[in-house]
Amino acid sequence: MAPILQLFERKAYPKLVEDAATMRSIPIESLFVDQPDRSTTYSASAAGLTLDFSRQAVTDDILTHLVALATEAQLRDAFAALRQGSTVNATENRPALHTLLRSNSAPEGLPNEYAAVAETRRRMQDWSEHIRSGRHTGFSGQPITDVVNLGIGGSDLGPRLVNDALQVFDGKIDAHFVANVDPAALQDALLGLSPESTLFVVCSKSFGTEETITNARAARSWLLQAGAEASALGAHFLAITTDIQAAADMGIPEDHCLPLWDWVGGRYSLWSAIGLSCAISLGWHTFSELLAGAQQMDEHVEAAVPGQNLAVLMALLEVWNTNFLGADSHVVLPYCEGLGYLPEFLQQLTMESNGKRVDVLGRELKSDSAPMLWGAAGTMGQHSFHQLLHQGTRTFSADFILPLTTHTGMTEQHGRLVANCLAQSRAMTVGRTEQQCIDSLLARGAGEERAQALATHLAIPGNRPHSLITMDALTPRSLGALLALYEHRTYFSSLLWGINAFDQWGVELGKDISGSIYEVMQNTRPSVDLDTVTLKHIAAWRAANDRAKQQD
Ligand SMILES: O=P(O)(O)OC[C@H]1O[C@](O)(CO)[C@@H](O)[C@@H]1O
Repeated sequence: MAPILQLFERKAYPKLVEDAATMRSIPIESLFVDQPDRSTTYSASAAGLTLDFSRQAVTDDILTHLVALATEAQLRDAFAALRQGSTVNATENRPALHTLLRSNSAPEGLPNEYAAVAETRRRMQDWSEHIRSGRHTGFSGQPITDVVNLGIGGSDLGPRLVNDALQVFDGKIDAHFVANVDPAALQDALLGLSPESTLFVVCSKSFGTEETITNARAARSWLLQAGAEASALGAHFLAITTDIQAAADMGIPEDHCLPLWDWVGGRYSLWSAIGLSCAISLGWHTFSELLAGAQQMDEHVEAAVPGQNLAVLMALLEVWNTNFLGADSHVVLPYCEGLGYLPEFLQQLTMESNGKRVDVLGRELKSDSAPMLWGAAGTMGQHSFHQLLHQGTRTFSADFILPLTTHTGMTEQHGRLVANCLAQSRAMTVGRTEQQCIDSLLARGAGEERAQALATHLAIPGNRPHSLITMDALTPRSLGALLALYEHRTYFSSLLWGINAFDQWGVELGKDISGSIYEVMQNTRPSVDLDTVTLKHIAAWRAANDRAKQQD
């Protein structure tokens, strides 16, 4: 294994600092003068995806230095080690074997893990086909028409995204997703559903997550209130977890529980039985195509040289933009309605993985780790936050994601969508000078004085580094490949920063404090260790609820 180094300790670092200083005075657009075919040369393809990074602020020299960074960090060896089950998650002393979940053969040394994955996949297929055939019935003998996925974070975002993106491929059973502990989330999802034909898939790696367990209990009550006998509730639940006993304690029969393993990180678990709601709603063929697309990307990432390796390139660009060019956020702009949940999915994947302040050795980081990630499906964002992207003072990088065809048959609308995506990419590159604004205003009849006064308001600097990721169509395969690509980008960036992408200790403190506060609210714990602000708001909560009760 390569030694753990932070970015500033890498040999190519000083050279890249110099490169960045030079690049600050060179507009991206000007790079096309000497390299008119950048869009071909600064581009790489695999598994049905093409990454065009010609509008990133990179030159051949910079790429050489970035690739040196990847070579020094031994990214390809590290990827092979990840796939073979090395302990890449040091603080939890675990491997991270999400690639095994979509593999069709056992990596050396992992026959038992592979056998468990293959057996679970078989059971997922059985459940998916059994429920879709109408043979699985609820407490009154009615076939299941709706599945409700109860889970949060990695037990929600991936399945939610995939279900939304691939509905068109065979959404025979409706899937609904409830993550928040806010009762409105469950109530909204259950509106219009019949308890007799609704199945809950409780997804929780730990089976101890407050939101999920609270919602699962509420789902049980909903079924009981609808007349189900307690003994018949098992037919309405499946559970996906590492803790089968905890699921059994909630009354979920053992043969309704599918396993998960501690070597799968929550945010990397879509490919496991956590994807069962999708496999039920979209059908097994669609789900297995998703796995196949991801596996194709795994093969590419393991085999391709750094300069042609999509995940390596994206990690290098992330580090280049964040640590050398000073981007403080990364914007994800899918021009595809079906990818509306992609920014949220990537928020967890990248910010929970790489939002770290110490390296693997526990040393404080000397440079930034993951940028903040945000975004929305185009064109909606154009009518809200793109103003900041074009004229704001913040520095960011972006990924545009564009399927080149639509499944809808509505080619005119889709053509307009494509034109908008390409327009935003072009505007973010070339911008608009003050002189162009003045000329255009004068041509439209404005007086000289008004044209001069408005020019600075209309001018757009452009020069915003971004990539375009295109695919022929959004299919189960291209989606699988896209999500696997971002997973590997995330891992490679973590290696370049010297951090652990697979733990998430920062989320624990809030969970502990919330447990204590809830006990104080329920008067089952003294409030002595709570602060005055918290106590004031607990008192306000109590008073507001007393008033609400009196009004009932
Ligand atoms: O699947 P579980 O154990 O309910 O956890 C849900 C989510 O909670 C987290 O642990 C963060 O709180 C995520 O990493 C995880 O995806």
